[in-house]
Amino acid sequence: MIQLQNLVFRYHPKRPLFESLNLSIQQPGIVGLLGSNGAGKTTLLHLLAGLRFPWAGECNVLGDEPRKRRLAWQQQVLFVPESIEMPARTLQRWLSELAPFYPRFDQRLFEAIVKEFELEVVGKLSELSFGQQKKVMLAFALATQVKVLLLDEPSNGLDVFSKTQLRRIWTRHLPEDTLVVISTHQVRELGAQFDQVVVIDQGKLLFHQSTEVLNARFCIQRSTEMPGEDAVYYEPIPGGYLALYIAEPGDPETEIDLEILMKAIVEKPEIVVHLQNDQVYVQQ
Ligand SMILES: Nc1ncnc2c1ncn2[C@@H]1O[C@H](COP(=O)(O)OP(=O)(O)OP(=O)(O)O)[C@@H](O)[C@H]1O
Repeated sequence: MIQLQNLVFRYHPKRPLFESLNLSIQQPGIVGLLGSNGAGKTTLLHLLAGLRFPWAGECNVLGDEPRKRRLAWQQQVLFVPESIEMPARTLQRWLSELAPFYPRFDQRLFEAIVKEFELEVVGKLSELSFGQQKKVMLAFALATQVKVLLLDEPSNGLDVFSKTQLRRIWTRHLPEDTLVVISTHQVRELGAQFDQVVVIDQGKLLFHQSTEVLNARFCIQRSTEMPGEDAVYYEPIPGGYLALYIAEPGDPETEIDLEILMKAIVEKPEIVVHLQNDQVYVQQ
């Protein structure tokens, strides 16, 4: 569904952001796109959406080059930016203009999601709060049922209740054949929903793995004692330490803490974690 090969992208000729980025995502589901500030997550979503063009290399989404922005392709790929500014139109008018562009748009699904968000839309969309506008946009994005949905920080601006609602909505209403790529720093809030995790840093793909493998191969432990050398990474928390370990055969499976995993991968470059053929190699 997404294929990047030796992708090169620069904002400035002398400052490459992506020098040779490779990434292949061939299954639908929810992919968490993670990385530090400035790692290039938004830029990558723009490239996938055809809003920016590669300098070199291959960028392929749904079998086509995004930069061509063919009409039939645009009807299947939707990018939702972090900041939304809705127009001064009523919901009905806005929907009547936009929804017909998306062949699989489901009005009943849109209404069901708006209801689950406990959203009452009266007056012009531009008069809604930022969080309310974002909910309308997310409801619309899901109701289009496009094949590839690119969401930049979807939960930013949502209150704690709405974030819970969003997680429930995804679980209930995401079409089985849709790939959702979510760029986010909210890994503790959204991480449990990811089927795959992609971490980029300094223009490179650091990590791409399914959460199923991560849960099986790593474990997280809290302790009052400082973790020993067998910890891949640890950090102090109130009352002790939180540490990431390679799971031993027979260890009970735990749900991986993606925030710790990401810190381990990004903040300690001397630790390189490879997951190949379901084996974990840690180089210290
Ligand atoms: N329009 C632009 N012109 C020049 N440089 C840019 C532009 N947009 C982004 N950059 C640079 O590209 C790099 C990646 O930016 P990007 O917004 O893609 O990162 P990000 O991972 O989404 O960051 P954050 O987590 O802070 O949102 C940064 O160094 C940024 O300064």
